[in-house]
Amino acid sequence: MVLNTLKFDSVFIRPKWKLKNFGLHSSPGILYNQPSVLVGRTGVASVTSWLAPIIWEGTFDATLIDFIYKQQNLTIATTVFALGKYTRFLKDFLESAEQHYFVGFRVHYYLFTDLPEEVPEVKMGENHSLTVRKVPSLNRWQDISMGRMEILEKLIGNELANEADYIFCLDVDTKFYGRWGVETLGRLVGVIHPWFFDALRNQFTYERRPESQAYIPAGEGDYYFTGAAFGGSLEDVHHLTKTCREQMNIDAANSIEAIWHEESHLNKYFLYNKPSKVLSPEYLWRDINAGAAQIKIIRFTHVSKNNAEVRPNP
Ligand SMILES: CC(=O)N[C@H]1[C@@H](OP(=O)(O)OP(=O)(O)OC[C@H]2O[C@@H](n3ccc(=O)[nH]c3=O)[C@H](O)[C@@H]2O)O[C@H](CO)[C@H](O)[C@@H]1O
Ligand SMILES: [Mn+2]
Repeated sequence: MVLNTLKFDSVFIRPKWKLKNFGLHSSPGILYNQPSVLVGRTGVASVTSWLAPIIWEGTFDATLIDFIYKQQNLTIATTVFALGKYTRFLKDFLESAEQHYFVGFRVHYYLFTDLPEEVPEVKMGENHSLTVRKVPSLNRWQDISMGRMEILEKLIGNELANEADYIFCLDVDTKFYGRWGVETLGRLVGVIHPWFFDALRNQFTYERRPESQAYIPAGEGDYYFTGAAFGGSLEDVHHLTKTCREQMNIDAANSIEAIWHEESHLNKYFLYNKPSKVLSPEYLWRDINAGAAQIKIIRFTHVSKNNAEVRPNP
Protein backbone atom coordinates (compact mmCIF):
# COMPACT_ATOMS: atom_id res chain seq x y z
CA MET A 1 0.00 0.00 0.00
CA VAL A 2 2.70 2.42 1.01
CA LEU A 3 4.76 1.36 -1.95
CA ASN A 4 1.85 1.96 -4.31
CA THR A 5 1.37 5.46 -3.00
CA LEU A 6 5.04 6.23 -3.45
CA LYS A 7 5.01 4.92 -6.98
CA PHE A 8 1.89 6.90 -7.83
CA ASP A 9 3.42 10.10 -6.51
CA SER A 10 6.68 9.73 -8.32
CA VAL A 11 5.14 8.74 -11.64
CA PHE A 12 2.25 11.18 -11.76
CA ILE A 13 3.71 14.16 -9.94
CA ARG A 14 3.03 17.27 -12.01
CA PRO A 15 6.06 19.21 -13.11
CA LYS A 16 6.46 22.42 -11.20
CA TRP A 17 8.34 24.12 -14.01
CA LYS A 18 6.72 24.53 -17.38
CA LEU A 19 9.02 25.09 -20.33
CA LYS A 20 7.19 27.22 -22.87
CA ASN A 21 6.96 25.61 -26.26
CA PHE A 22 5.80 27.93 -29.00
CA GLY A 23 7.56 26.19 -31.86
CA LEU A 24 10.11 27.98 -34.00
CA HIS A 25 8.03 30.48 -35.93
CA SER A 26 9.32 32.86 -38.56
CA SER A 27 7.28 35.39 -40.57
CA PRO A 28 6.96 36.67 -44.14
CA GLY A 29 9.46 39.43 -44.81
CA ILE A 30 12.17 38.29 -42.41
CA LEU A 31 15.32 38.24 -44.52
CA TYR A 32 18.49 36.33 -43.71
CA ASN A 33 21.19 34.35 -45.50
CA GLN A 34 20.06 31.15 -47.19
CA PRO A 35 21.01 28.12 -45.10
CA SER A 36 22.72 25.27 -46.94
CA VAL A 37 22.64 21.53 -46.45
CA LEU A 38 26.01 21.34 -48.21
CA VAL A 39 28.09 24.13 -46.74
CA GLY A 40 28.50 24.78 -43.03
CA ARG A 41 31.09 25.68 -40.48
CA THR A 42 34.29 23.82 -41.32
CA GLY A 43 37.17 22.65 -39.15
CA VAL A 44 35.02 21.72 -36.16
CA ALA A 45 32.17 19.32 -35.34
CA SER A 46 28.81 21.02 -35.00
CA VAL A 47 26.81 18.03 -33.78
CA THR A 48 27.46 15.42 -31.06
CA SER A 49 27.12 11.67 -31.57
CA TRP A 50 23.70 11.87 -29.84
CA LEU A 51 22.67 14.64 -32.27
CA ALA A 52 22.87 17.64 -29.98
CA PRO A 53 24.08 20.82 -31.73
CA ILE A 54 27.53 22.15 -30.82
CA ILE A 55 27.39 25.94 -31.08
CA TRP A 56 30.24 27.68 -32.89
CA GLU A 57 30.44 30.92 -34.81
CA GLY A 58 29.10 30.10 -38.28
CA THR A 59 26.49 27.54 -37.15
CA PHE A 60 23.59 29.94 -36.54
CA ASP A 61 22.04 33.09 -37.95
CA ALA A 62 21.68 35.64 -35.16
CA THR A 63 19.04 37.72 -36.96
CA LEU A 64 16.84 34.70 -37.54
CA ILE A 65 17.08 33.12 -34.11
CA ASP A 66 16.66 36.45 -32.34
CA PHE A 67 13.43 36.94 -34.31
CA ILE A 68 12.21 33.42 -33.50
CA TYR A 69 12.90 33.67 -29.76
CA LYS A 70 11.68 37.28 -29.41
CA GLN A 71 8.13 35.98 -29.75
CA GLN A 72 8.52 33.61 -26.81
CA ASN A 73 8.73 36.33 -24.15
CA LEU A 74 11.42 34.47 -22.23
CA THR A 75 13.21 35.28 -18.99
CA ILE A 76 16.73 34.00 -18.45
CA ALA A 77 17.74 33.74 -14.79
CA THR A 78 21.50 34.08 -14.41
CA THR A 79 23.37 33.27 -11.23
CA VAL A 80 26.78 34.47 -10.17
CA PHE A 81 28.64 34.13 -6.88
CA ALA A 82 31.15 36.64 -5.53
CA LEU A 83 32.41 35.90 -2.03
CA GLY A 84 35.39 37.47 -0.33
CA LYS A 85 37.87 39.06 -2.71
CA TYR A 86 35.96 37.80 -5.75
CA THR A 87 33.71 40.88 -5.49
CA ARG A 88 36.49 42.65 -7.39
CA PHE A 89 35.45 40.76 -10.54
CA LEU A 90 31.84 41.96 -10.42
CA LYS A 91 32.23 45.30 -12.17
CA ASP A 92 33.79 43.86 -15.35
CA PHE A 93 31.53 40.83 -15.28
CA LEU A 94 28.31 42.85 -15.04
CA GLU A 95 29.34 45.72 -17.29
CA SER A 96 30.51 43.39 -20.03
CA ALA A 97 27.40 41.20 -19.65
CA GLU A 98 25.27 44.28 -20.20
CA GLN A 99 27.10 44.80 -23.51
CA HIS A 100 26.85 41.24 -24.81
CA TYR A 101 24.64 38.88 -22.78
CA PHE A 102 21.06 38.31 -24.03
CA VAL A 103 20.80 41.91 -25.19
CA GLY A 104 17.12 42.67 -25.92
CA PHE A 105 15.86 39.70 -23.89
CA ARG A 106 14.68 39.63 -20.28
CA VAL A 107 17.50 38.72 -17.87
CA HIS A 108 17.33 38.47 -14.09
CA TYR A 109 20.72 38.18 -12.40
CA TYR A 110 20.83 36.59 -8.96
CA LEU A 111 24.06 37.60 -7.28
CA PHE A 112 25.14 35.73 -4.16
CA THR A 113 27.73 37.39 -1.95
CA ASP A 114 28.86 37.65 1.66
CA LEU A 115 29.70 41.34 1.05
CA PRO A 116 26.59 43.06 -0.39
CA GLU A 117 28.09 46.47 0.40
CA GLU A 118 30.85 45.77 -2.14
CA VAL A 119 28.50 45.14 -5.08
CA PRO A 120 29.22 47.92 -7.61
CA GLU A 121 26.50 50.08 -9.10
CA VAL A 122 26.11 48.91 -12.70
CA LYS A 123 23.50 50.37 -15.00
CA MET A 124 21.24 47.58 -16.25
CA GLY A 125 19.97 47.55 -19.82
CA GLU A 126 16.30 47.40 -20.74
CA ASN A 127 14.56 44.37 -19.19
CA HIS A 128 17.68 43.40 -17.25
CA SER A 129 17.58 43.40 -13.45
CA LEU A 130 19.81 42.36 -10.57
CA THR A 131 18.90 40.86 -7.19
CA VAL A 132 21.61 40.63 -4.52
CA ARG A 133 21.40 37.83 -1.95
CA LYS A 134 23.57 37.62 1.14
CA VAL A 135 25.15 34.24 1.85
CA PRO A 136 27.49 33.21 4.68
CA SER A 137 31.26 33.40 4.15
CA LEU A 138 33.18 30.13 3.87
CA ASN A 139 36.81 29.40 4.68
CA ARG A 140 37.66 27.18 1.72
CA TRP A 141 37.33 28.23 -1.92
CA GLN A 142 36.45 24.63 -2.74
CA ASP A 143 33.44 24.86 -0.41
CA ILE A 144 32.36 28.13 -2.01
CA SER A 145 32.61 26.60 -5.46
CA MET A 146 30.85 23.34 -4.52
CA GLY A 147 28.28 25.09 -2.30
CA ARG A 148 26.87 26.77 -5.39
CA MET A 149 25.02 23.58 -6.35
CA GLU A 150 22.87 23.55 -3.22
CA ILE A 151 22.10 27.27 -3.41
CA LEU A 152 21.09 26.92 -7.07
CA GLU A 153 18.95 23.87 -6.31
CA LYS A 154 17.09 25.88 -3.65
CA LEU A 155 16.76 28.99 -5.80
CA ILE A 156 15.20 27.03 -8.65
CA GLY A 157 13.05 24.88 -6.38
CA ASN A 158 11.73 27.65 -4.16
CA GLU A 159 11.61 30.76 -6.26
CA LEU A 160 12.00 30.55 -10.00
CA ALA A 161 8.91 28.58 -11.07
CA ASN A 162 6.98 31.64 -12.21
CA GLU A 163 9.98 33.91 -12.60
CA ALA A 164 12.11 32.42 -15.37
CA ASP A 165 12.18 29.99 -18.28
CA TYR A 166 15.89 29.19 -18.49
CA ILE A 167 18.84 29.56 -16.17
CA PHE A 168 22.59 29.94 -16.65
CA CYS A 169 25.10 29.63 -13.82
CA LEU A 170 28.37 31.47 -14.44
CA ASP A 171 31.74 32.02 -12.75
CA VAL A 172 32.41 35.64 -11.79
CA ASP A 173 36.15 35.75 -12.63
CA THR A 174 35.15 36.21 -16.25
CA LYS A 175 34.33 38.81 -18.86
CA PHE A 176 32.18 38.96 -22.00
CA TYR A 177 33.73 40.10 -25.29
CA GLY A 178 31.12 38.89 -27.77
CA ARG A 179 27.53 37.85 -28.21
CA TRP A 180 26.02 35.26 -25.86
CA GLY A 181 22.39 35.00 -26.93
CA VAL A 182 19.40 32.74 -27.59
CA GLU A 183 21.56 30.35 -29.63
CA THR A 184 22.62 28.96 -26.22
CA LEU A 185 19.12 28.05 -25.01
CA GLY A 186 18.22 24.41 -24.57
CA ARG A 187 16.93 21.87 -22.06
CA LEU A 188 20.36 20.99 -20.73
CA VAL A 189 23.39 22.98 -21.81
CA GLY A 190 27.06 22.22 -21.15
CA VAL A 191 30.11 24.26 -22.12
CA ILE A 192 33.34 22.61 -23.29
CA HIS A 193 36.29 23.32 -20.96
CA PRO A 194 38.77 25.50 -22.87
CA TRP A 195 41.80 23.43 -21.90
CA PHE A 196 40.44 20.08 -23.07
CA PHE A 197 38.52 20.65 -26.31
CA ASP A 198 41.23 18.92 -28.34
CA ALA A 199 42.21 16.26 -25.78
CA LEU A 200 41.63 12.51 -25.79
CA ARG A 201 39.14 11.21 -23.24
CA ASN A 202 41.80 9.48 -21.21
CA GLN A 203 43.55 12.84 -20.75
CA PHE A 204 40.43 14.45 -19.29
CA THR A 205 40.78 15.26 -15.58
CA TYR A 206 37.71 13.22 -14.63
CA GLU A 207 37.59 11.78 -11.10
CA ARG A 208 39.37 8.41 -11.39
CA ARG A 209 38.95 7.05 -7.85
CA PRO A 210 36.05 4.57 -7.68
CA GLU A 211 35.45 5.66 -4.06
CA SER A 212 34.09 9.00 -5.25
CA GLN A 213 30.55 9.39 -6.62
CA ALA A 214 32.10 11.43 -9.45
CA TYR A 215 34.10 8.41 -10.67
CA ILE A 216 34.26 7.86 -14.41
CA PRO A 217 36.04 4.67 -15.53
CA ALA A 218 38.84 4.78 -18.11
CA GLY A 219 37.49 4.35 -21.62
CA GLU A 220 34.29 6.31 -20.92
CA GLY A 221 33.55 9.98 -21.53
CA ASP A 222 32.32 12.31 -24.27
CA TYR A 223 33.78 15.75 -23.61
CA TYR A 224 35.28 17.54 -20.63
CA PHE A 225 32.85 20.25 -19.51
CA THR A 226 33.70 23.33 -17.48
CA GLY A 227 32.14 23.94 -14.08
CA ALA A 228 32.31 27.68 -14.77
CA ALA A 229 29.23 27.79 -17.03
CA PHE A 230 26.20 25.55 -17.49
CA GLY A 231 22.48 26.00 -17.85
CA GLY A 232 19.20 24.94 -19.38
CA SER A 233 15.56 24.67 -18.40
CA LEU A 234 14.59 25.06 -14.74
CA GLU A 235 13.56 21.42 -14.51
CA ASP A 236 16.77 20.04 -16.01
CA VAL A 237 19.11 22.35 -14.08
CA HIS A 238 17.22 21.63 -10.87
CA HIS A 239 17.77 17.92 -11.39
CA LEU A 240 21.44 18.53 -12.23
CA THR A 241 22.13 20.69 -9.17
CA LYS A 242 20.18 18.37 -6.86
CA THR A 243 22.07 15.32 -8.14
CA CYS A 244 25.49 16.97 -7.85
CA ARG A 245 24.64 18.22 -4.34
CA GLU A 246 23.54 14.73 -3.26
CA GLN A 247 26.65 13.09 -4.77
CA MET A 248 28.94 15.64 -3.06
CA ASN A 249 27.19 14.95 0.27
CA ILE A 250 27.85 11.23 -0.11
CA ASP A 251 31.49 11.97 -0.91
CA ALA A 252 31.77 14.24 2.15
CA ALA A 253 30.30 11.50 4.36
CA ASN A 254 32.97 9.19 2.97
CA SER A 255 35.72 11.78 3.53
CA ILE A 256 36.53 12.13 -0.14
CA GLU A 257 36.45 15.26 -2.33
CA ALA A 258 36.46 14.89 -6.09
CA ILE A 259 39.60 16.11 -7.85
CA TRP A 260 37.92 19.13 -9.47
CA HIS A 261 35.10 19.48 -6.97
CA GLU A 262 31.65 20.15 -8.44
CA GLU A 263 33.12 20.18 -11.93
CA SER A 264 33.94 16.47 -11.54
CA HIS A 265 30.36 15.73 -10.49
CA LEU A 266 29.03 17.86 -13.33
CA ASN A 267 31.07 15.81 -15.81
CA LYS A 268 29.74 12.57 -14.37
CA TYR A 269 26.19 13.98 -14.65
CA PHE A 270 26.64 15.05 -18.27
CA LEU A 271 28.07 11.66 -19.21
CA TYR A 272 24.89 9.85 -18.20
CA ASN A 273 22.42 12.71 -18.80
CA LYS A 274 23.51 13.96 -22.20
CA PRO A 275 23.24 17.70 -22.77
CA SER A 276 20.74 18.69 -25.45
CA LYS A 277 23.07 21.48 -26.54
CA VAL A 278 26.83 21.88 -26.23
CA LEU A 279 28.54 25.26 -26.35
CA SER A 280 32.00 25.44 -27.92
CA PRO A 281 34.92 27.00 -26.01
CA GLU A 282 33.94 30.35 -27.60
CA TYR A 283 31.52 30.42 -24.64
CA LEU A 284 34.24 30.04 -22.02
CA TRP A 285 37.74 30.70 -23.22
CA ARG A 286 41.07 30.63 -21.33
CA ASP A 287 42.09 34.25 -21.55
CA ILE A 288 41.42 37.09 -23.96
CA ASN A 289 45.06 37.00 -25.10
CA ALA A 290 45.10 33.27 -25.88
CA GLY A 291 44.18 31.97 -29.32
CA ALA A 292 43.42 28.77 -31.21
CA ALA A 293 42.74 28.19 -34.90
CA GLN A 294 39.18 27.00 -34.27
CA ILE A 295 38.20 30.00 -32.14
CA LYS A 296 36.90 32.68 -34.52
CA ILE A 297 35.38 34.76 -31.74
CA ILE A 298 35.90 34.90 -27.99
CA ARG A 299 32.50 35.52 -26.43
CA PHE A 300 33.17 34.86 -22.75
CA THR A 301 36.49 34.21 -21.10
CA HIS A 302 38.11 33.66 -17.75
CA VAL A 303 40.22 36.62 -16.64
CA SER A 304 43.67 36.00 -15.27
CA LYS A 305 43.81 36.02 -11.50
CA ASN A 306 46.34 35.30 -8.80
CA ASN A 307 44.69 32.37 -7.03
CA ALA A 308 46.93 32.67 -3.97
CA GLU A 309 45.95 36.30 -3.56
CA VAL A 310 42.18 36.11 -4.17
CA ARG A 311 41.27 32.78 -2.54
CA PRO A 312 40.75 32.40 1.20
CA ASN A 313 42.95 29.26 1.32
CA PRO A 314 45.61 27.61 -0.87
C1 LIG B 1 41.98 26.45 -14.26
C2 LIG B 1 41.37 25.77 -13.08
O1 LIG B 1 42.01 25.34 -12.18
N1 LIG B 1 40.04 25.65 -13.11
C3 LIG B 1 39.28 24.96 -12.09
C4 LIG B 1 38.98 25.88 -10.95
O2 LIG B 1 38.33 26.93 -11.53
P1 LIG B 1 38.55 28.42 -11.17
O3 LIG B 1 39.98 28.75 -10.90
O4 LIG B 1 37.89 29.18 -12.23
O5 LIG B 1 37.70 28.48 -9.81
P2 LIG B 1 37.33 29.85 -9.12
O6 LIG B 1 38.44 30.26 -8.21
O7 LIG B 1 36.91 30.81 -10.15
O8 LIG B 1 36.05 29.43 -8.23
C5 LIG B 1 34.78 29.21 -8.85
C6 LIG B 1 33.79 30.32 -8.50
O9 LIG B 1 33.48 30.28 -7.09
C7 LIG B 1 33.25 31.60 -6.60
N2 LIG B 1 34.24 31.92 -5.57
C8 LIG B 1 35.34 31.14 -5.36
C9 LIG B 1 36.24 31.44 -4.34
C10 LIG B 1 36.04 32.58 -3.53
O10 LIG B 1 36.81 32.91 -2.61
N3 LIG B 1 34.95 33.35 -3.77
C11 LIG B 1 34.06 33.06 -4.77
O11 LIG B 1 33.08 33.78 -4.96
C12 LIG B 1 33.35 32.55 -7.81
O12 LIG B 1 32.07 32.69 -8.38
C13 LIG B 1 34.26 31.76 -8.74
O13 LIG B 1 34.10 32.22 -10.08
O14 LIG B 1 38.12 25.27 -9.98
C14 LIG B 1 36.87 24.85 -10.49
C15 LIG B 1 36.02 24.26 -9.36
O15 LIG B 1 36.66 23.20 -8.78
C16 LIG B 1 37.07 23.88 -11.66
O16 LIG B 1 37.57 22.67 -11.22
C17 LIG B 1 38.01 24.46 -12.70
O17 LIG B 1 38.31 23.55 -13.73
MN1 LIG C 1 36.66 30.82 -12.29
